[in-house]
Amino acid sequence: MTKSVTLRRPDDWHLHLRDGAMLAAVAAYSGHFGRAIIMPNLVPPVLTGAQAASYRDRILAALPENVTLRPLMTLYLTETTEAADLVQAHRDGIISAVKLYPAGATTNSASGVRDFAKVRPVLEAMAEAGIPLCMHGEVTDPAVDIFDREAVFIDRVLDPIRRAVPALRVVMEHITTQDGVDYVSANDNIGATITTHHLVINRNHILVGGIRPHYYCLPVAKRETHRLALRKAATSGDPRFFLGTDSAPHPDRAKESACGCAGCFTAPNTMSILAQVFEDDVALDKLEGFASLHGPAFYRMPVNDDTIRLVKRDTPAAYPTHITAGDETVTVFDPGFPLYWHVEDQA
Ligand SMILES: NC(=O)N[C@@H](CC(=O)O)C(=O)O
Ligand SMILES: [Zn+2]
Ligand SMILES: [Zn+2]
Repeated sequence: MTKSVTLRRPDDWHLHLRDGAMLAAVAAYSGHFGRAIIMPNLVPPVLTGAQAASYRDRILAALPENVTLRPLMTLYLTETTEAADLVQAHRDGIISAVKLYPAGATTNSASGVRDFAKVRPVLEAMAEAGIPLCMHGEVTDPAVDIFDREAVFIDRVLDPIRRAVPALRVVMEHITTQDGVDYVSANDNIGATITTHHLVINRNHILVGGIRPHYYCLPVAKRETHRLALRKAATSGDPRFFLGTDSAPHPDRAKESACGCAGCFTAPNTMSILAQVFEDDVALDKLEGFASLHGPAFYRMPVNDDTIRLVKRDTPAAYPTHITAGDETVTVFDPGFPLYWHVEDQA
């Protein structure tokens, strides 16, 4: 018997589309989504409303005619961001959120925040204007073990910020730990995105039998108990948890290197993988909440009008193992199991 599920069209609340040849190569792969929060960590980063508007135009130009993905833009918070500019960009409908990167925490985060006291006035203005803050939740203190950086961030940065500015609405991006799940579950005015890959891999996938650069991302995948905590949160129906793929394409040359960069490219097969994950956890009825309903509720936006259908067939769903971007190739995330769930667009 063919299994199928129909969902409100899903959204991706954390996506890297890059720019130039990479943007042109990857944009259409997110075409099943209604909207996507577009991360601003370009080189140089997206700092102003004008830059966000022109990046949005480049994204729209890169999308094929039949793709209706709506990019929701973000600004990259620095210690010199002016509150008034950011509030104006939000009021003008150019941006939907602001992104905080601790300086040095991840790819293209050098212009991020070092001294959190310096951005406090901006965070207060955001709380007042109802602009959500998306956070890359890892400390950068070299003394903190990389596997502990998310848990320590909660204590040292996230919780103090939330106490100082309680009305600020925060998204803890790409959570990877039980600690993240527990913190978000216990608080208000906070949501969390969970990526596709963190539901599938643990740290063994990166390190056992050789170093596997295509499973390296930040925050780095943790031990199995943490992966299971993420699976439980994603399939729980708790509206605080929603899909942000963090699909983050990099040229293979930059990943397969003595100092390989962080990011997994999951856009092409994300919905097929998620359907399998939720089926395995006997939670297919919870997939629509996670992928299509909880995110809009947090961002105070309507859900999408139309639907997609996921159909499990006897034949595997075909995905490229690599794509080409200009002169480069990019490896598509391999979940390590066959994908039989096909995505059928019903637009
Ligand atoms: N997640 C990653 O490993 N990489 C992201 C940055 C980020 O989201 O932290 C990227 O831009 O490549
Ligand atoms: Zn990040
Ligand atoms: Zn990201």
